[in-house]
Amino acid sequence: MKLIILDRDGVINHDSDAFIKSPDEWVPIKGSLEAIARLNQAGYRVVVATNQSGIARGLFDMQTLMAIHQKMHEAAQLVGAEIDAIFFCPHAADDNCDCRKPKAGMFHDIGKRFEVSLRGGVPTVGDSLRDLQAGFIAGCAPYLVLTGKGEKTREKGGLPPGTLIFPDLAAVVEFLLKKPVELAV
Ligand SMILES: O=P(O)(O)OC[C@@H](O)[C@H]1O[C@@H](OP(=O)(O)O)[C@@H](O)[C@@H](O)[C@@H]1O
Ligand SMILES: [Mg+2]
Ligand SMILES: [Zn+2]
Repeated sequence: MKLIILDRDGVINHDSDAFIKSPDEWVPIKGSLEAIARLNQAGYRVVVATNQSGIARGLFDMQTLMAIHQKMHEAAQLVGAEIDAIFFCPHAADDNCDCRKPKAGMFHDIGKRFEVSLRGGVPTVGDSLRDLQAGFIAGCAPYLVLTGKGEKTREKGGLPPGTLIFPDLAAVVEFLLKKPVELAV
């Protein structure tokens, strides 16, 4: 089974320094949902791993986060895309949890849930360094997109070894689906 792990804000939808606090503030990045549909058609299970410290900060509650994700699922369905699962960390940095990226807790949980070893080069796509670090620790192949905070992340540098950089999720998917399939020897 093919699996890909996506960051949410700045990869699937536009991000905001003021957080995405309501369904109205959730706006898909052009082409991102269609890219997820292409992944589905190519046999990928698509899973989201997102930090949502806005919960701990009291900017929005769990019910609102669920409403945001309901909107994301419905918007995906409209273009024939399906997000198989959304893993989120509701904690603040000083909660010292195991799930907040750059820790790899969510990635390990995803690997267990989907019974996939991430060390087989499961791709992970993010716009922040912590997304790529978390995935890299778990064994994923890191892809940086320049949407969201991606440009700033590229400028700051320090990317995990082997990180590939693309303009957006659609470009990552184009690359992944064009890659020659390793022929069985
Ligand atoms: O990109 P993902 O992981 O899907 O979600 C990021 C969001 O939870 C928010 O994460 C915050 O970081 P802090 O949690 O304050 O460090 C800020 O970067 C916000 O701009 C951003 O909207
Ligand atoms: Mg992000
Ligand atoms: Zn957490």
